[in-house]
Amino acid sequence: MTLPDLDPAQPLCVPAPAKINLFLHIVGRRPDGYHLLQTAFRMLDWGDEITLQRRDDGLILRTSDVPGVPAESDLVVRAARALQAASGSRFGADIGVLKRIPMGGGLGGGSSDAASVLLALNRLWGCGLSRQALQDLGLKLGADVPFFIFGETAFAEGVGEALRPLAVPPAWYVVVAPPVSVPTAEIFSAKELTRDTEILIMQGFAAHKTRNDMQAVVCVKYPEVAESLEWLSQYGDARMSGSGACLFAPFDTEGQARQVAASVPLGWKVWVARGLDRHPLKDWVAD
Ligand SMILES: C[C@](O)(CO)[C@H](O)COP(=O)(O)OP(=O)(O)OC[C@H]1O[C@@H](n2ccc(N)nc2=O)[C@H](O)[C@@H]1O
Ligand SMILES: Nc1ncnc2c1ncn2[C@@H]1O[C@H](COP(=O)(O)OP(=O)(O)OP(=O)(O)O)[C@@H](O)[C@H]1O
Repeated sequence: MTLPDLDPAQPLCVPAPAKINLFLHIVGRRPDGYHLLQTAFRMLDWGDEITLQRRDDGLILRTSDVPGVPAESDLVVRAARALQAASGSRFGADIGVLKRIPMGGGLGGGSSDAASVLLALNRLWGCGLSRQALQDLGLKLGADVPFFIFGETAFAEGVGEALRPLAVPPAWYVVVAPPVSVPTAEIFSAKELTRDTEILIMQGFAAHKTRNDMQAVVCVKYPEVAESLEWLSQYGDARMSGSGACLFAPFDTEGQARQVAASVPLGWKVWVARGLDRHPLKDWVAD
């Protein structure tokens, strides 16, 4: 597929979709303490937006304010610097981030922002890194980054970097954010977390026999999550995404999903989104 050239003089606006983990099993632990997972990642047609403008002076600047995230630790800035170092590019970029995905929500916002920056700058700077090279670079920034660069619904193993395409039926999702943020590291380090779920065979696994192994731990530590889960479970098969705090439930039609979302209790954020089979920037990089 040939893509039209980008005009480097113009700002480029790209999406950074949210993800949900349809299930998440913890099956072991690496010697460095990182957990071995089996999970199914699915993107949503809703998320953040990143604006990029190429610079000729090599500087990487964040042009928008992200409350609680200083520019130097923002994954968009770190992703751009990592690509600069790996490719030797002399270019820089102004990077704006429109955050919609709640932080510490288990929806992979920071990882998706980083992946979109890698995919877009690889093209805007003409670096020519392959998909696998970008995935390897992304893994150093966060465990969920390789999935977004892989760019389609995936069965993932390892720490989330060993990815295979997974076919899942179309669905609309209600996503609820309780008024709390859950730090991923705190849940992975919890004593009560089980780390010995039996390994699944990807072919023909039964979705109803899966779960999110972090959900019970998060529900005890954060009663707001338990309360939101109980509320959403009245209407569908509700589950937590990633390390929380967000919950989701699938529905066949947009109408059903919107009806549920309309009755969400005051103070909780809610979104309706469709499962997205391909990342909008998937074709921006060659395999
Ligand atoms: C929960 C998931 O979102 C599932 O998709 C991911 O596994 C977490 O991905 P993430 O937020 O990108 O996490 P990272 O920023 O890479 O790691 C945050 C912290 O969680 C712990 N961590 C993370 C991933 C993993 N497989 N095992 C871990 O023990 C590590 O202490 C790490 O310092
Ligand atoms: N661009 C960014 N967007 C969001 N968070 C960022 C960004 N850059 C750095 N961070 C930091 O990363 C942390 C995790 O953010 P993120 O939204 O990816 O987590 P999460 O939703 O819990 O994801 P996960 O599904 O990986 O658990 C934030 O609390 C924040 O401190």
